[in-house]
Amino acid sequence: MNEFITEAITPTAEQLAIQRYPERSLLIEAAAGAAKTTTLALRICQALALGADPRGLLALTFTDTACTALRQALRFIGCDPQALKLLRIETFDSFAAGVLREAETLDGEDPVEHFRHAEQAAPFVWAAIEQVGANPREPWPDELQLPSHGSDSYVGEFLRRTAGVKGRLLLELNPAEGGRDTPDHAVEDLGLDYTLLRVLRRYEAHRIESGRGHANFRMPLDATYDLARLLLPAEDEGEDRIDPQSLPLGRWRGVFVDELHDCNAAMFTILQALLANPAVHFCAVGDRHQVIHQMNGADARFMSRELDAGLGRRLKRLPLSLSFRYGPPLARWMGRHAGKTIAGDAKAETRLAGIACDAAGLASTEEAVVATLKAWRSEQRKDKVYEDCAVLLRHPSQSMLIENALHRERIAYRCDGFTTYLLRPEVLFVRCAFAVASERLDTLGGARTRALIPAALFEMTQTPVLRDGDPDYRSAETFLREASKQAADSEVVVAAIFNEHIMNWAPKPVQQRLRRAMAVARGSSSGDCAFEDFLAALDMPRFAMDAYVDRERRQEVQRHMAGLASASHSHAGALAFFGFLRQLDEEDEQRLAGLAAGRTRSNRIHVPAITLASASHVKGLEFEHVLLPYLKQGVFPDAGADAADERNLFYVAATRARSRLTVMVDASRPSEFVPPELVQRVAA
Ligand SMILES: Nc1ncnc2c1ncn2[C@@H]1O[C@H](COP(=O)(O)OP(=O)(O)OP(=O)(O)O)[C@@H](O)[C@H]1O
Repeated sequence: MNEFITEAITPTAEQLAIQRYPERSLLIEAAAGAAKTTTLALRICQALALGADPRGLLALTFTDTACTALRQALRFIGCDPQALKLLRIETFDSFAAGVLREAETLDGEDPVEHFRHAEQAAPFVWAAIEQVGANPREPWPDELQLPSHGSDSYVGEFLRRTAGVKGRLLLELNPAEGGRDTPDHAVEDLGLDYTLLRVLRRYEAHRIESGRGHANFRMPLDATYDLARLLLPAEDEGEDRIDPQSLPLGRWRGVFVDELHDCNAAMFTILQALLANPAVHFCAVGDRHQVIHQMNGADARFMSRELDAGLGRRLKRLPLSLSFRYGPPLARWMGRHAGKTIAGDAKAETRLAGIACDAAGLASTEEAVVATLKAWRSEQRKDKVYEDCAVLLRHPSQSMLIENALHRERIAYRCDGFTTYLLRPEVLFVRCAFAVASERLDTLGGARTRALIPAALFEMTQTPVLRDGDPDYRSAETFLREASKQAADSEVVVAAIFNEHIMNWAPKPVQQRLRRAMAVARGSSSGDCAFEDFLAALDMPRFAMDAYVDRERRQEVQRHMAGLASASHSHAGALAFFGFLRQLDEEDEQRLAGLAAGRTRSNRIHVPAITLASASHVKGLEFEHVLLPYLKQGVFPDAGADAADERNLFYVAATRARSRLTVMVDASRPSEFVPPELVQRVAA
């Protein structure tokens, strides 16, 4: 018999049993680090060794990072590179978008626009709110509590909450009697407030053309929802919509799912369709303690016996008992944390350290991060790469102070899962305005930074990219693409866009604020000491209100401004700080050129810089040393988030570590997730 043989690891008997299992339906549930992804990769390679056509194999995950981790695991165990190129490894959402694209193109529809930002959907949300408010036939007008236009945070909150409604297929699986929304049905059957339900109905009517089922636009996860709805029985027999039988779902001979714990009802509906033919091979892996997307409807019940019933298959469950990634002390801690038994690999010496921070006499969290990184570097051993180290954050917005501290110490880092605050549009905008006002274009940053400035300027100032009758460009997109290229080549172009487009065509109040701020910057003899006055004259909260719909995002703009001001204090002013950033850009560009596609042992990403990432983003990855800062009660666990999600997220974050886990705990309000005996108080 043909058998796939890997030389990268010595598979255990459990792994071999999974690799060789002769039947078609298999489910593996095991702890973090217990080789689920690696073993799924072994099973895929075994299918190839037995003669499966790679074009008939589909691997689905829920995040791009999980796709990367699976691809890396396949490469690591020695999957044939040609076959690897032909395998489809995708997130559910991008797979669903592809299936719909194919069907919609065949149906003669234009490609659907895919939105990425809440701001793009905002006009449709406000239009829906207006229509709900103005509807003379509304049966329960007294039950409506509509937000006033532009109300802080409404659109962001609406999109967040309705993503869960769609992921759960809440409306489709719980139709109201007689098909009419009532406040009782909303609250009691759906757990939604009536207003949200009514606005969602109108919003969806904007998004989906009535009767035809074709979308006008999609936000992230809408493709999954739209495909799932098509696969459900039609609500209205006469409905003119794509025939589900015509969808290209039957071409797959093998379906593999990593991180099944993130499955929601919409994804499950797609999975059911993919597995409708009992001849299709299926293998899924997951860990119910890693469910962190309950907001989107992720539900561990899809790992339970309901999976068998829903798929009409008897799934064989095989174990993976040993976590290879980390040693017994972390395994014991995480076992207690998650309420299960986890066996750590006795050969893995994972050391745990806890540092109390942010109180009188103690180091700040940022100082502790820097000191830990320096100590780790100084004890660097041949078999441990210093840079294989990650600082994992509960919220991306926590990065700013750490980034500033890393800059001060010249510790190179890369951000994963979010953009460094220094490249966020508001920071680029302020940097550009200040550089132009101070006539210091040399502080605008390196080519990669400059390439991002034109779009940031238009976004922050709400300036129309093209004006009526502008003959030179076909679309705003082509203009911005060209502007970005030219800005990368020359800082003079950046200044020209600022002076000619923004200063002349921004809305009048924006122009006035800009002129006032420019005068403040120019009025100061050194230019530099005016940075905070310059920010005050710009009135950045106003810019944030105009550019963003989400309250958190608006607050973030403010925090970033404070971060810039504070960083410039540790240099000789803002211009000195911006000049320093340019120098870093240049070093970074050299490093990236050298790095190109620098790769990898197992599923670790090797880059000559430490990783700063959001904890949720690194699910599926691993690092030699993991630092978890800001462990404060109310922050992590986040007081405003789902308690089970928070517990699972901490488990995910802590189990990324191989040889060292360092937690930084707030001394006055320590996180409940950290056992007090682990934490040391070290004087600053
Ligand atoms: N037989 C083996 N011997 C030694 N190491 C192994 C073996 N199998 C897998 N590993 C290693 O164990 C580590 C964890 O594996 P993997 O990432 O597949 O776990 P996982 O269960 O998918 O983790 P997570 O749930 O965190 O995503 C990886 O470094 C992998 O290379």
